[in-house]
Amino acid sequence: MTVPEQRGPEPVPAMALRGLVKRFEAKTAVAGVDLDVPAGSFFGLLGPNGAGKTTTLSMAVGLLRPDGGDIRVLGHDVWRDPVRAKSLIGVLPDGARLFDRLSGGELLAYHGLLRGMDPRVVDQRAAELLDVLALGTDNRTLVVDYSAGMKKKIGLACALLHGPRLLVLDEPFEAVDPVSASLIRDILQRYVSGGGTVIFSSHVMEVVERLCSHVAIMAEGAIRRSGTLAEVRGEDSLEHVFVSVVGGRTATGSELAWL
Ligand SMILES: Nc1ncnc2c1ncn2[C@@H]1O[C@H](COP(=O)(O)OP(=O)(O)OP(=O)(O)O)[C@@H](O)[C@H]1O
Repeated sequence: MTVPEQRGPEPVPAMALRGLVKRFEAKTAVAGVDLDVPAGSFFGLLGPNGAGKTTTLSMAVGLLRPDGGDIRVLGHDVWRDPVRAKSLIGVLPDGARLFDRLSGGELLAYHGLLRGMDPRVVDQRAAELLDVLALGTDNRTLVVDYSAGMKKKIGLACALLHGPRLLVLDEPFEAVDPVSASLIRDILQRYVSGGGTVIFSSHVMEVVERLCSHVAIMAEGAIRRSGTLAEVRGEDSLEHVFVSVVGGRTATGSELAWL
């Protein structure tokens, strides 16, 4: 007698996007995106410039209202139940607009209080984050005087402060030096091995190949491929798959002859 396979309930995805659409006048930036980000995954969202990654992630975290579609974070509708959904997410937006006339410590304190956290917990976590991210604990340097990489790191610290279940990061490694990039990778890997989920956009194939369990390739507002890294990559390199999916142009040599 064959014993029927016992299956538990399907785990709820950390993020589920269905039929997501965004238009900017005549331009359709996101043209019906369906995507599941499995809980516990390290998910890389790839795509050429203008593919719609930032627009998709901004809608997914409740920063930009979609024209159509449904977004759920761990089962909670981001636009109908925003308080609950947003309590579960940590966000590093593209070109994070920070209150940059504050020091790093003050900015974290401000974020913590906005999140309704106990001030003592905020102080303790802020000191730890500033220390681990090598942002200095003197509390004198204002964020406006930070370098681009330091701004990325304080943005990440703000995203981590309340202990979210899902981190949504728009190009977290952009403008970050190799030492800081390695530090950020370690922190994110530790976060995922502790049960968290990360989705981030990137143009850097090596980073995505090294870190991600899952990837999606986006082009012209649509998801062209998605799955585990092994499924998407197959026998090829991710870069090859990416170029063949999005279609690259090559310079034949006749262009830019004046150079
Ligand atoms: N506020 C806006 N108004 C008008 N068009 C916009 C706006 N935001 C984005 N777009 C357009 O939508 C498309 C998708 O942009 P988006 O920033 O989402 O792409 P991306 O994949 O994040 O690109 P990149 O890798 O260059 O950051 C682009 O054609 C862009 O010009």
